[in-house]
Amino acid sequence: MRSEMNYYKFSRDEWATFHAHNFASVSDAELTQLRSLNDMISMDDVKKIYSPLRHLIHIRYRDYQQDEYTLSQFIGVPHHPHPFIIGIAGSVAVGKSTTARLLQLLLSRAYPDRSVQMITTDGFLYSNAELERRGILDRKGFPESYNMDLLIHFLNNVKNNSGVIRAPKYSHQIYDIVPDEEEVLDHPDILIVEGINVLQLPSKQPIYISDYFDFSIYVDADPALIEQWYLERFGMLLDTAFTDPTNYYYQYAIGDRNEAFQMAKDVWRDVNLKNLNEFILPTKNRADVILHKTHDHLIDEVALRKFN
Ligand SMILES: Nc1ncnc2c1ncn2[C@@H]1O[C@H](COP(=O)(O)OP(=O)(O)O)[C@@H](O)[C@H]1O
Ligand SMILES: CC(C)(COP(=O)(O)O)[C@@H](O)C(=O)NCCC(=O)O
Repeated sequence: MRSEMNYYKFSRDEWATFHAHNFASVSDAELTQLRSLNDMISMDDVKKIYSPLRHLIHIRYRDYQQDEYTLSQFIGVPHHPHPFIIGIAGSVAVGKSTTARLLQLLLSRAYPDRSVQMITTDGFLYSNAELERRGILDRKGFPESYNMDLLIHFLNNVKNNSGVIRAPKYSHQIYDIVPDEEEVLDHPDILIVEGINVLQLPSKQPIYISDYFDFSIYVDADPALIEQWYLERFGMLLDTAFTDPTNYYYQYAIGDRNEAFQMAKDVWRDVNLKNLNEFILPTKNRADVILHKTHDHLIDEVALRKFN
């Protein structure tokens, strides 16, 4: 273990030893289910990294519920639990949504009588039409491209158990907000929120979105690797767009493949890498846990925040 400023840093093998004696590690049945979620996910990562991570979240969730109970006793009101919210931050294409889906599944299995739901902040991007109206279509993903007021109100409603809660829906396939469709949350006990901006501190609002998070994770990797994953995902989006003229990638899918990849490389360099360096990486040291990935998405180091 290395101790650095406000983080303990553990190698993959050190972290893997933090499995619990009183908390089930990931079972074979779960592994089978996870394989069908994304057959690229390393099952060794699930056992060595995600099993201890689930245990840590279990400890934090238990403490959170206890703290809420203690506070309600102190102010003399009945205890109504509020959802436990987990934020997952990191670059475009680093694997946030894959991590979020993996955790959702693992936590659902750990708490069969609780509702574990997930949402991405992509839905809080302004629509392409609105980005164009504001003259910032080439700034998609940057702080000003999100409706942060709406995101804060949404999180506030979730935290305060405001019933069925709706949010706009984003689609990578149409590269825009989907008209007439919504994401619906229905009384989650645990909510996972993933997005590039979840640990950002917007300058105008009196409340930070991170104020609503009870546990946070930053997924980290060398930008050269993330570019490779971005391009691989771009290739997959092209492969599925051939037959669908409504797909944003259709025009690239039926055109010259080399030119399409050149365009994607330019977008990575001019938009997503810039956003990573200027606005996403500076939020890394706010996370409770930093998962560092290397080749093939394998997690080689885990950093754990020392102080809350
Ligand atoms: N653990 C993993 N193992 C294998 N491939 C992964 C893993 N995590 C992400 N990927 C792949 O990397 C790409 C980016 O992942 P994604 O979850 O879409 O990233 P993000 O939500 O951060 O944009 C996708 O093609 C995804 O399938
Ligand atoms: C919608 C996004 C901001 C969010 O990215 P995600 O974390 O879902 O990969 C991103 O995928 C994006 O569209 N960026 C703008 C530049 C581009 O890649 O086209």
